[in-house]
Amino acid sequence: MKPELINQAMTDGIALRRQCTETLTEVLLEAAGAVVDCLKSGGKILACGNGGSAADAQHFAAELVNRFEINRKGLPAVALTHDASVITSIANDFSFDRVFSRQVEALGKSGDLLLAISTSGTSNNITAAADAAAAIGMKTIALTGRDGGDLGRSSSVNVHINIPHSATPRIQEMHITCLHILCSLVDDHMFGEKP
Ligand SMILES: O=C(CO)[C@@H](O)[C@H](O)[C@H](O)[C@H](O)COP(=O)(O)O
Ligand SMILES: [Zn+2]
Repeated sequence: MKPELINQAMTDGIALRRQCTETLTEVLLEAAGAVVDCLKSGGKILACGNGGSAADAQHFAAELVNRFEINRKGLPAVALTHDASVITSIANDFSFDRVFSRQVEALGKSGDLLLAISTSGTSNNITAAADAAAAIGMKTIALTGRDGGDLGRSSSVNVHINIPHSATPRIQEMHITCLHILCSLVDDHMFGEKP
């Protein structure tokens, strides 16, 4: 085993976190504003991603539906990643590219918000979900890595949070940090002490 791999993961992560501390403030505020606007007007959040990003979509939905750091009412959010029957039937009957877009069409309504997570920005099922959301009047927040890929360039995306790094695990680590920051901003704005 190579102990230098530990040091490399830690130091790369620290450097990326420092870089993002300098660059992501405005876009995180914009994303939190979009979540608050959606929830305050009676909308819900739909979230999707593949692999580790599927876990991130579920993690974010759980924090909204149940709680983050304070006790407050449950907020409406659904991860589109966990129903094996729905996912396998769509993939089997149509294609894997439609596993999320089909659910957006079925569950989404105008005023809802899609959280679309892809470290490469090139996963077809994620770009298709954003396109399906736009077609029914939903906004999309995209969390990407690398150069943002097709998802980052998509006109269906309203707020684009990009982590400009080439390593998927480092990107994912910043994605979950961004999602925790979004929870914190939303909870504080909607349920924090008012002056
Ligand atoms: O968690 C990891 C790697 O850290 C993997 O499971 C990773 O999420 C999968 O390869 C995904 O399919 C990658 O998709 P994407 O982020 O490029 O959209
Ligand atoms: Zn991972």
